[in-house]
Amino acid sequence: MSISADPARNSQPRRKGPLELRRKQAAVEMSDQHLLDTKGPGQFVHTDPWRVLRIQSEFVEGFGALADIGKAVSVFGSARTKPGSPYYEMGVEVGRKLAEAGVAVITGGGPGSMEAANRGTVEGNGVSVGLGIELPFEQGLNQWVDLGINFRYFFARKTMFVKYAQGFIVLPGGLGTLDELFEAMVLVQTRKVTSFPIVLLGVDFWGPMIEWIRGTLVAEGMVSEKDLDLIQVVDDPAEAVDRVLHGAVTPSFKGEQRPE
Ligand SMILES: C/C(=C\CNc1ncnc2c1ncn2[C@@H]1O[C@H](COP(=O)(O)O)[C@@H](O)[C@H]1O)CO
Repeated sequence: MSISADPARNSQPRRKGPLELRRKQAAVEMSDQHLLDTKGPGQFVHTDPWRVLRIQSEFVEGFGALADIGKAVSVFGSARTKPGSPYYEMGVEVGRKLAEAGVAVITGGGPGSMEAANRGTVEGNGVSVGLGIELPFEQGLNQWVDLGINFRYFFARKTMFVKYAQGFIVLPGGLGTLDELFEAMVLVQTRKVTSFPIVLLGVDFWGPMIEWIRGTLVAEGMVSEKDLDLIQVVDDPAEAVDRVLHGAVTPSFKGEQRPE
């Protein structure tokens, strides 16, 4: 490697944490200056390094708050279900049955089926958890959440749904519910989580989607037939709870060697 005759190209690096900076890169202001400069525009709180700290704090808060909740199931479902409707009552029943089985219930903390599941959990004297998300049309956590955490970032919140639950129950829902369902399925399919039952409630509601997966995705080779074993569909909340608590081994692993 040749040494340049230009002294500006051989300058000593300025060290900043794990970074080594030279020339123009080294001329940036120091963090201390930002911290102490009360006249600054405050723009630095909108920078990626600052966001990383906020993201980190969401994980720290979430892990800290949920570490001791014990056995738990995450329940997903529509934010739009109205109290008194069949799907809402289904959610209440699921929450109550899980609570009676001594299992904590984790929801998105919002209205509709989330509220229903939290409500049933409180009625069943269980641990009712809500993981809220900051949205432009924010409504706050529903009144049946006893342990609530508000997240700014979807991905940090999603980690909590998976890390602290032993399985998922999915009530009828829209895009948010589908997002959560398919994320769960991919995590099991790719074996990022194992022994993780996913139970859908509502045969008529979910049936056409299952048929589309079978008739199009399986038929075109996009997923394998056994990927359909990742989900179970039932109509009875009590059966959903029974399957999520006792369906320990995901069917697609039957007879297969699991990776270490
Ligand atoms: C749309 C309305 C309120 C939105 N408030 C939400 N609060 C918390 N979590 C939510 C909210 N909306 C969606 N989610 C998450 O997605 C799932 C429901 O989404 P869907 O599109 O309604 O199926 C749910 O499991 C949450 O985790 C007021 O109407």
